[in-house]
Amino acid sequence: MENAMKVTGLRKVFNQHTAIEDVSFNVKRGEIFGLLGPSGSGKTTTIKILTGELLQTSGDVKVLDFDIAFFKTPDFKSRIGILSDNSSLYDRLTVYDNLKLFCKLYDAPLEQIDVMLEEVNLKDARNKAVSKLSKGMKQRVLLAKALIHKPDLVFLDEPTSALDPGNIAHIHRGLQKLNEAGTTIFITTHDMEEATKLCDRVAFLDKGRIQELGNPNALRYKYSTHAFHVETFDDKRLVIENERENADEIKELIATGKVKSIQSDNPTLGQIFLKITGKELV
Ligand SMILES: Nc1ncnc2c1ncn2[C@@H]1O[C@H](COP(=O)(O)OP(=O)(O)OP(=O)(O)O)[C@@H](O)[C@H]1O
Repeated sequence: MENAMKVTGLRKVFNQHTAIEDVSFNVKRGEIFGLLGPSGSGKTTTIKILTGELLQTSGDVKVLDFDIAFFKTPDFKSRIGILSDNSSLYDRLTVYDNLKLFCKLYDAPLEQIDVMLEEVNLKDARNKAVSKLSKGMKQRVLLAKALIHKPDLVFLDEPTSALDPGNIAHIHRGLQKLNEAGTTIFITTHDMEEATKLCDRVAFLDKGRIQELGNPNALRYKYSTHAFHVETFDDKRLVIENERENADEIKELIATGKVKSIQSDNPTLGQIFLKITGKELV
């Protein structure tokens, strides 16, 4: 599959402080790629370099076949969408008028506005001034703004951090639909469930370096001890190693009707992150 993004040996130093070091990865076209890491690990710095907001100290970046020298051009800007902590709205204008301005900037048809408001569950707030919206509602307008010109690639920096569970589920469905229609998505999140559910691949970032990279379920298998956790009706919890000689023990438990539940030991992405870095991803 063709690459939407190719990052090689990326490094960014602020004064004396190295924010990211030797970061390399590819994002394939049509993929949902997650960059996961705790606060200060370098996620936003990476996104800012990939979207032309910040210049790297060294390393190579190619996004949608554009070299970094072209990241400020209208052609590049019209092909990408960005939701970041720098994204902003005009407080005194309505939701509709904010999105209208953005449509005009990118020559997107105005019909897209109502389509996007439906996608982010904000139809009823169409004519409200942005100043009257909650934080979560503003976040959803920003998401609509990032997607309204149908970019080939979107960068979403913590898109669901301010949202309630109902709206998170709605936005997840929207992102999956968008991705099925061919949009490549690069997302940063602290939410491991979100990453497991949405991402085709994730990279774990800690102290500015990628510590692990892979498909979420493949990583869960890689870090599994492959043991079975068995819970019995008399409330015993057994851990049985997945060895050939233990098969009879499991068979016996099932045959005698003692098993309440049986689960294979696949750690969550959060547990894997903790194991690799010694840090909780919260
Ligand atoms: N403009 C800047 N000047 C100096 N240091 C910076 C600057 N921007 C980021 N840093 C430092 O670089 C490191 C990485 O920051 P970055 O914002 O990329 O982390 P992050 O993973 O996005 O964190 P968060 O999840 O809190 O947004 C941090 O140590 C931060 O203090």
